[in-house]
Amino acid sequence: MKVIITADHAGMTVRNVVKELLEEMGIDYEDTGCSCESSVDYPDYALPAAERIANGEFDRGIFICGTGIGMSIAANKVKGIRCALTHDMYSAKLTRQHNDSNVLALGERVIGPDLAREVARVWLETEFQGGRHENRIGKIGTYEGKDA
Ligand SMILES: O=C(CO)[C@H](O)[C@H](O)[C@H](O)COP(=O)(O)O
Repeated sequence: MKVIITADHAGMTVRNVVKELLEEMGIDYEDTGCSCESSVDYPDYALPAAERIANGEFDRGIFICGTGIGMSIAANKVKGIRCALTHDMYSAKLTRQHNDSNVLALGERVIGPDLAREVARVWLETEFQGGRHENRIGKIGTYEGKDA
């Protein structure tokens, strides 16, 4: 699995924690997040990263901002992206099993780094269940004019 991780200025601490997790799990990743503490605009990071997942260069992404909301709104504008803003372990598991989410959005100002790390770990480890869920995400793909 290849993962792209990105963050704005409000997500840098969780970004570093998630990078440590990816290294521990032996997962190949690229970090395209901002490199400074000054204010940046989350669409400038979410949209290019989401496009690189949609075009097949990466399998999944983890996008971090203050609430996770801006990143998730922007990512979900890209065809083929199913971004889940998730701050608990149950949702992290279910959004992989049922939604086959290919982007996890996290909000550093909402959850602490320890919980963010565990949410990311569950999300990375959990497989899509397929079956009835395949048909459902297929309908989303049909709506947006692209296979899910
Ligand atoms: O889009 C967001 C809000 O839903 C993100 O959390 C941003 O990180 C946030 O807006 C940044 O806020 P700031 O006041 O410009 O640091």
